[in-house]
Amino acid sequence: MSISAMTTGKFDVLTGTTIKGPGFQWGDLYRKLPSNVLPVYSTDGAAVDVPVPATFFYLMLMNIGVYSLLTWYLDKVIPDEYGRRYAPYFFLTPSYWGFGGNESTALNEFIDNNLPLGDREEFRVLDEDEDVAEERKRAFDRDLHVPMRIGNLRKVYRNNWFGTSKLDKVAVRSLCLTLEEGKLFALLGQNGAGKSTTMSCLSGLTPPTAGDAICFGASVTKNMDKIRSQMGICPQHDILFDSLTPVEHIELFGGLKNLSRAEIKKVTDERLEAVKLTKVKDHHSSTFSGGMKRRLSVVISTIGDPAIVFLDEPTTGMDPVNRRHVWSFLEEFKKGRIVVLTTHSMYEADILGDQIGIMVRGRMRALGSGIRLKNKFGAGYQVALTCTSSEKIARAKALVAREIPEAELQDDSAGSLMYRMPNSVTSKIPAFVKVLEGPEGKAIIESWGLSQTTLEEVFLKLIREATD
Ligand SMILES: Nc1ncnc2c1ncn2[C@@H]1O[C@H](COP(=O)(O)OP(=O)(O)OP(=O)(O)O)[C@@H](O)[C@H]1O
Repeated sequence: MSISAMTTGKFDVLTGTTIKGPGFQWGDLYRKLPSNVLPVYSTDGAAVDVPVPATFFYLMLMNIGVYSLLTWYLDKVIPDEYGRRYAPYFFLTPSYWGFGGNESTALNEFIDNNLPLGDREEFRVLDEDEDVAEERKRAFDRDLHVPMRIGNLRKVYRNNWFGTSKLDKVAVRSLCLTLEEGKLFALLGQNGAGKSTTMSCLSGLTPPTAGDAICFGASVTKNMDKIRSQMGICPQHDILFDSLTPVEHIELFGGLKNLSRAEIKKVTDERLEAVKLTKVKDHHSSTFSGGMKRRLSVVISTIGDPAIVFLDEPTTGMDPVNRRHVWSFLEEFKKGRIVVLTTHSMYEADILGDQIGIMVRGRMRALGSGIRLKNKFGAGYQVALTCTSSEKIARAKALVAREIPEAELQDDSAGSLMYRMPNSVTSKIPAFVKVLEGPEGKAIIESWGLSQTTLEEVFLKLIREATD
């Protein structure tokens, strides 16, 4: 008979639910039951000495303790979809209990455990872009001082529990990255590129299959609890309560983060105003449009002034005016913090991102500032010239041929000339502009315009290359 059944059975009897009697009093806890109340006999017919009721209470308390411990342990070792999987011996490791080493020990452990993964077949990346490869080295550079590093992060969604299969989905391949304070990192990619999975692994929502990230000296796979207190998340889907107002949401999440009344009021006054939600601060969120809900989610992610904030497509569904308010807010908010943002808007990435990463099929394909990416992967500059006569057109052609022989004439129709210039001539452009705007240019050219390759063109080019 299990301990549980025995204790509940005896408890039933003793509390008088199965026998008629005066009922069970607290005073009876340590008193033996009179032998005429439910006598108990062994199989050979001898009367059994029933222990005092308190014994059964203690057994039940022990049951609660054992089952609670078992639930806690199994929850760590066999987590659900969004839980973090700990090693079976996790409770023996000092790091789990918040001991065991300072930042440099954690960094050494991170490098020693994750750098060797790069030698394994499934982590090897062929034809890696030089900037991405350089970043891979930086992620494991012991002398570099950065608040966050990601090392050989890999996430595979298994098709079944019993091992690998061809149907497994490798959502993130072998991601290495360093993130700096005061900078916003914009992650770009098509649907299914692995952006949200990366965010989920870094924010502890889902455990990586391999690899790790270290944030302010704490490992994402070993010490997430330490990081969580310094982290804010705006998930892709709003997690709001229909019957709460923005103020109540801030009070709720502020309370969970132990904010004082004054701090909660500050967030309410300043941040709701920054994203233009002050007028509706006392309206239920069920009455909000998609864009308003996103703005509230962005504010919620900043509660408690976290040192690192993950924003998964924060401006989806926002009109251009309100999007700009959020951009201004983030520009200000990123100071002294790490902000990681995913977006489908090239324009947003170009404007907000100090660093931009382009992910294709779980792999980081390109990395750098917007200007760097455009110069490196873009087709260059486009110059459009308008002239009023065929004689002027001929002189304009001669002028361009003299100043920038690399310029390639793409279109010559109806008085306008369209040139494409490679990025290699970037340094010559100021001189070229000077000529166009000087007496020589003015004599022949009616108007002119210069435009650089957009980030969108870069993005499309990288996607095309990866899928060819
Ligand atoms: N829970 C899951 N189980 C199985 N496969 C998943 C799971 N979550 C994501 N995937 C797969 O992993 C890949 C990466 O998905 P992820 O959501 O990270 O992409 P994303 O770049 O964020 O896309 P989007 O821009 O649409 O949000 C996709 O192919 C997706 O189908």
